[in-house]
Amino acid sequence: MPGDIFKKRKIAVLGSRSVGKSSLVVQYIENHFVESYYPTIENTFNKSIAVKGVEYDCDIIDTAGQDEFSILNAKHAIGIHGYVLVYSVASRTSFEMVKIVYDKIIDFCGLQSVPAVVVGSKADLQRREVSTAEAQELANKLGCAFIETSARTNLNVGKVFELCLGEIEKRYRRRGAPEPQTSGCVLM
Ligand SMILES: Nc1nc2c(ncn2[C@@H]2O[C@H](COP(=O)(O)OP(=O)(O)OP(=O)(O)O)[C@@H](O)[C@H]2O)c(=O)[nH]1
Repeated sequence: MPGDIFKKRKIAVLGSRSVGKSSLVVQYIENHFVESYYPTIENTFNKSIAVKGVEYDCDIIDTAGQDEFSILNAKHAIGIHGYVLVYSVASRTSFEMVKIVYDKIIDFCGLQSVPAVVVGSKADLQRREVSTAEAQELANKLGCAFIETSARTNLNVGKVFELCLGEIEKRYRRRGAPEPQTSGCVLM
């Protein structure tokens, strides 16, 4: 079917401030590492991604960092197919934000789960506050994929988005729905 060859997907990249969301996206889209830190307001990037013979037309939304008090922006819930939830392996606080953000998404969407990847960024840093094992455990608990990356060394950067697309596919195959339109949220 032609619809299976070119699928539109919207992926939101969320997580605490300064964990490396923009660096991850820029490394993926533009193949370079951003050394300096400029807080993001919001940027949307477009990329065609081929996974297992299927071509995806992806909008990747790089968001402003969240904290426990920020209210989830409706734009980051409605019409989003999958989520990339980033923490830094060198920041326990940012790791704790992953669950908080995930819970906000499912509350907002009124769903029990959403397709998502938990991403441990800055894996090149020696100073760690979060082990691989405990992050994997959290991802398992949330029913998400998990990967550690470094935008600096370009470790696993492409895999983040392939995993996210895989999670989206799994979810909708399980539900038996032919093609996801949104993450199931209702605009009220
Ligand atoms: N060592 C190391 N530093 C990184 C890596 N990724 C990002 N950084 C640095 O971390 C800082 C913050 O990176 P950003 O990509 O701007 O972080 P962000 O999450 O988009 O920040 P907000 O826009 O505030 O949400 C920058 O100084 C980056 O150079 C990485 O993989 N390794």
